[in-house]
Amino acid sequence: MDSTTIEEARSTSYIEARLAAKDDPQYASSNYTIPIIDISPSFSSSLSSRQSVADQIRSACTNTGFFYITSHGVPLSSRETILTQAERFFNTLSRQQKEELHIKKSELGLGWEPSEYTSIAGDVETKEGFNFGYEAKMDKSGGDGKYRNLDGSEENKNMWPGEEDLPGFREGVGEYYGAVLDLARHLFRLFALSLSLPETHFDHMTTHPGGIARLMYYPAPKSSALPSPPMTSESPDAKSEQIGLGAHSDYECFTLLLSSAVPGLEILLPSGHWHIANPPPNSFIVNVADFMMRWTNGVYKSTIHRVVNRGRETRYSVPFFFSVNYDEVVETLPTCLKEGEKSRYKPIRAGEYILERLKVTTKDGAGFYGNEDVF
Ligand SMILES: O=C(O)CCC(=O)C(=O)O
Ligand SMILES: [Fe+2]
Repeated sequence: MDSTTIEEARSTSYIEARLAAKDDPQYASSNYTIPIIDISPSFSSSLSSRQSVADQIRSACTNTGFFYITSHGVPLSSRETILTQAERFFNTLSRQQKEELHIKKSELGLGWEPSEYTSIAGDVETKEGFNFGYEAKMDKSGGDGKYRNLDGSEENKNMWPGEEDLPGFREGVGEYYGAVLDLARHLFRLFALSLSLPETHFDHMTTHPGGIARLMYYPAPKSSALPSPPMTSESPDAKSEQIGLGAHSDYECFTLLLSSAVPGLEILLPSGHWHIANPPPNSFIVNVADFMMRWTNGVYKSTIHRVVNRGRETRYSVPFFFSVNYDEVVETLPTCLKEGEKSRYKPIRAGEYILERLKVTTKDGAGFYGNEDVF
């Protein structure tokens, strides 16, 4: 693995700078709202209709990097199914059945992630997760037959619960993955248009794309630790023991996040305030991630966010981290550099960068495989 990729993936300077920044008065109040973009015109055969959606995406991405999309075409039944499967996974499987799928058996951070095993920012996190990656058979395009995993191996490394333990799980989860992957490819074209690139600019980079989906479980805090629910969209301070998932940016192109009705996602505004996301019904939350920031030389913002469950019910969510093919190199687009301007980011290899970032979430930074004693 090349040293630039490792160095860049392990650098914490970006996140530290964003956490420390408190100087943009535009975002000082809790009046900020995340834009809602109705993407139905983007399915039109008219380029100007598609461009009008792309323009709204550009505005959101240059602002805070978060937006909600509605009329996206992912059926309600698929969205309900995946949230139900998440609930079944965490509540029906025994500890021992989950142990069989433990992330420590994976070289790639796939499988069941108990709350104590990984931590993004060193906080004690309350979350549990179940991670799974791309399989050509979940891709409606069928892929290009060239799928390579993060380490270049041909074989898929997903760990699935047995059909007898959770009947229908794999099918429901696979169907959702296919639908959300289609949506991600569609959005990627809009991102291309938003950057004044040909609509198909990124298409060849997503023929066997990286894309980890995560089922997430955030238990309600114990009543003694229950933080008072916020009265506004601005979040009160969270004590570290209440953190569901620590402050971080996502690593890939962008994330499509589906969640149950229980709130919890908080995004860091440039003023230093945490804003509580409140997605409209039937929407996805979309956020720019690091690859998009690197391609655009920082014009598109990969925004820091975290999860704090302040309620009395369990929160379930399903982020889908959409990446280019893991063997692609991500480097600043020449069209995003003004004359004479230099790139702020070095070129990196997609899959290796993601794997390094994931490894850092284990306490000693050594990765998952055989790593029994991380905490
Ligand atoms: O669960 C959520 O709402 C967000 C999850 C998230 O940010 C992540 O897994 O990167
Ligand atoms: Fe995230």
